[in-house]
Amino acid sequence: MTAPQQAYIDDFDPIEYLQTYYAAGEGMLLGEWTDFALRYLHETFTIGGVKGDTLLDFGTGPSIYQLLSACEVFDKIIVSDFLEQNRAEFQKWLKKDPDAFDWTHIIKHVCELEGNREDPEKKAEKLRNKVKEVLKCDALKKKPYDPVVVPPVDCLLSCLCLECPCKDIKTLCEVLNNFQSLIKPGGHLLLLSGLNATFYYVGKTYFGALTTRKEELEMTIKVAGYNIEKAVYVPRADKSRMDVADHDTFYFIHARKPL
Ligand SMILES: C[S@@+](CC[C@H](N)C(=O)[O-])C[C@H]1O[C@@H](n2cnc3c(N)ncnc32)[C@H](O)[C@@H]1O
Repeated sequence: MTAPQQAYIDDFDPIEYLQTYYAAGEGMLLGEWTDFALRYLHETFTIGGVKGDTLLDFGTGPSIYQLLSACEVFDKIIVSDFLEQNRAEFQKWLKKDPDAFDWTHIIKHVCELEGNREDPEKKAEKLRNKVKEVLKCDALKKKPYDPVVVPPVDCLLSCLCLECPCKDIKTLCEVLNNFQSLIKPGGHLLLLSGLNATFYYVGKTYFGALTTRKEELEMTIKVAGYNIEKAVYVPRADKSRMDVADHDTFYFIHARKPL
């Protein structure tokens, strides 16, 4: 176990994470990031035509926002994270624990994107019913779910995750290459995160981040064996909280494993 990974185990507090980044009215990822991620995920799973039997979310953390559109078009969702405390926090939401984080503001946002066909409570129930497994994963293992065997999925999604465990671009390439065995031929890889980051804070705890740059990132995805279908980059406009997390651009990449 590398020191940064041990720091995750010891110091990553899911409640502080949710409070800092997603709390209604104050979370620093509300607005620019959530607008961006929710919009492109909504489009991907509607007009983009991405759908199927199973979606695997890699590095879910304690978060649910990234799954709200997916639950409309996949029969089964598998969520996964490196940390026990994150999986436990996700389970709290799944089991409607009264102490679970309140995602209502985000759920409402996705309902609006979907034309308010459904009320937020029904939407949350739909997602809960689609989440069939909450697994441990480790990006730095050749088989990230070992000893659990996950049959290849139609779509692997990962948000704000891979810059955390990967110390350099070579490691990111290996991780993406290892993901090939988790995806069906022709299946989808959706990566959403920030460019040019070096760190982010959870409460007072500092976590380093791999600095990804546009050209290098796209090259890495290609070298790892995928075809890029779509890549969107949006500069971060609000720079007021660069001391909390210093990414300067948001990215969405839709790639496919060749047939
Ligand atoms: C910034 S959080 C993102 C969480 C969530 N996807 C989101 O968008 O809010 C980074 C996540 O990476 C996870 N992580 C750290 N090291 C990892 C590893 N070796 N394998 C898989 N996930 C890891 C952390 O546990 C944490 O949940």
